[in-house]
Amino acid sequence: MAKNTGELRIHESVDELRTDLADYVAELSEASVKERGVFAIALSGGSLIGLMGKLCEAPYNKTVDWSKWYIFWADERVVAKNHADSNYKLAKDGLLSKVPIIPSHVHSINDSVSAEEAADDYEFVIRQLVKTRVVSVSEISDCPKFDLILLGLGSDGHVASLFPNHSALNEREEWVTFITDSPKPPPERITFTLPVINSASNVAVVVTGESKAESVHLAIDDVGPDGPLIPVRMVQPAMGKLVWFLDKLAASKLEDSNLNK
Ligand SMILES: O=C(O)[C@H](O)[C@@H](O)[C@H](O)[C@H](O)COP(=O)(O)O
Repeated sequence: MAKNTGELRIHESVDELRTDLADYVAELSEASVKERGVFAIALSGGSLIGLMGKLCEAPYNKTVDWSKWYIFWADERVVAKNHADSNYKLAKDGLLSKVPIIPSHVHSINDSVSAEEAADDYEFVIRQLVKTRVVSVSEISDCPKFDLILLGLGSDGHVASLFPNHSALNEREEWVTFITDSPKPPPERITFTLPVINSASNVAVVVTGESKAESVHLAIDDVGPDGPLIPVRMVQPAMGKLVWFLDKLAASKLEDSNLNK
């Protein structure tokens, strides 16, 4: 099956990428609110939140209908919400506290239980929100269909908390699973599974820096049948659109055939 490499948006600078990302998210938000009255977006951690910063500025802070946003996490560390390692804290400090999101629309994990219980609890919450259609349902499975899932990319090719050669990559029934041995600290995390990521209406992978160039190459270029199947290469939205936001450094190892698409 031909690999869906998605749309590549390669930018000369990180600042140019940040503007394009803000435009993209704002446009998807407007379309989703117009179509179904809400915008269900799932965030990752890491540098992504800083790269979304322009959404807190004019014109986006005024033009986006923030009251219709419902916030989720594609992965989260199982730490207290006020812990420096919390993706909730990262997003709250960097975005959610700067725009008029409705607090009850922010769905973070239960941080006072085990990783396994947090994953089960988070899946239960999402199932409830699928029932009320805050989150849509995939046309080809019973998976939740988020309007947008934003992913970062590790230098090892991980997305969310789906790491290379980890059994979590093979989970096809659960929507949210947990790991207790993350190679990237902290060790305990919950994460969307691939079926949920691949059911989204839109998936964006946002990557900057030379350290990610090899992963970007292995994700997008034709690496042959024996090439390493890094987790991000398994992000293949079944019905949704995949978009890559790359700065020139992250795109620096892409083959010309993909650079000139
Ligand atoms: O919780 C996490 O650790 C993230 O969700 C993780 O998947 C992150 O997006 C990548 O590790 C890239 O992080 P950087 O962009 O900061 O390198």
